[in-house]
Amino acid sequence: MQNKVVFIGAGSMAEALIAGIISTEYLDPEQVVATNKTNQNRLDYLKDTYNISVTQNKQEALSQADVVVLAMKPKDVELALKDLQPYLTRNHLILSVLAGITTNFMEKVIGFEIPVIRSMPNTSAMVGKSATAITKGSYASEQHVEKVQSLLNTIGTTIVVKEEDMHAITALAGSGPAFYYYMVESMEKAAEEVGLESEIAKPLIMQTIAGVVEMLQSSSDSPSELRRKITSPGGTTQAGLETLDNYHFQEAIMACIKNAATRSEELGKQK
Ligand SMILES: NC(=O)C1=CN([C@@H]2O[C@H](COP(=O)(O)OP(=O)(O)OC[C@H]3O[C@@H](n4cnc5c(N)ncnc54)[C@H](O)[C@@H]3O)[C@@H](O)[C@H]2O)C=CC1
Ligand SMILES: O=C(O)[C@@H]1CCC=N1
Repeated sequence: MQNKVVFIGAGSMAEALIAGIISTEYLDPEQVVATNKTNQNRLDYLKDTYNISVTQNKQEALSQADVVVLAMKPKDVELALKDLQPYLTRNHLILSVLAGITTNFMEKVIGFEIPVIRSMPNTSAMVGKSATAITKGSYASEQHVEKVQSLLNTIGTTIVVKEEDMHAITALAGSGPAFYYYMVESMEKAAEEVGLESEIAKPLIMQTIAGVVEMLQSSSDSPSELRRKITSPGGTTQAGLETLDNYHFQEAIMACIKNAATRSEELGKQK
């Protein structure tokens, strides 16, 4: 059980984490505090929705904090850490969700030996289904990792990885949901074009994805074998797949993941 978790940054990712932590009752609402740059309306929304505490006073927030979650954009982290630095101590555990930003960078800006853990969750945390990776900085212990894992297990699964894997993981699992949503958007558009009502298409699309996930989890067949079993020679699936190949679907997906991973590296280097 944590004592108090303070969110520095109160955007979509902070909300997804807060929703998970509160809905699983891992923490009581009074053990969660959120703060942001200036947007009081946003803090009021989080307070009203999750019953958590909110404040613009960072010194007060940190004085009670056990875990400090960094949830601002990567470009804002340096300034944010410099603002927080006077109130940070070695007893704080820093938990970052920022894309691209290394533990080493955060340790350097803070300037003393403070435990830092870098994580990459995704917005499916809202429904307890995040695929979260974590890696520890130079001054974080195994106990710190366990503490963070028990916190992040409230929002889905966690896996401990080497820090150099984080860029690829950010592309695959952090950004990943957006790529699947884009596929669904495209399916919905296509359904409309072929004349299906959205009330009919939507549930079919969702159940199809749910079935695919369950098959991938339970079947010993590889994805390509599962695909082969659907593809009758000269049939509808073959016609669709040939079209995807003509549009270089696989190359597009591979370039998408590589480009997102490269962007994560760039976000780290811009610091
Ligand atoms: N949105 C996503 O799916 C995911 C986002 N992330 C990471 O989460 C972080 C936040 O992303 P979003 O929630 O999407 O962004 P967002 O733009 O929705 O929220 C950013 C928040 O940071 C606050 N902020 C900015 N500067 C600050 C400062 N100096 N002190 C305190 N608060 C400050 C803003 O007021 C805002 O509340 C990013 O670093 C991103 O890389 C990680 C995984 C997934
Ligand atoms: O797009 C981004 O930079 C963030 C990191 C992973 C998901 N969203």
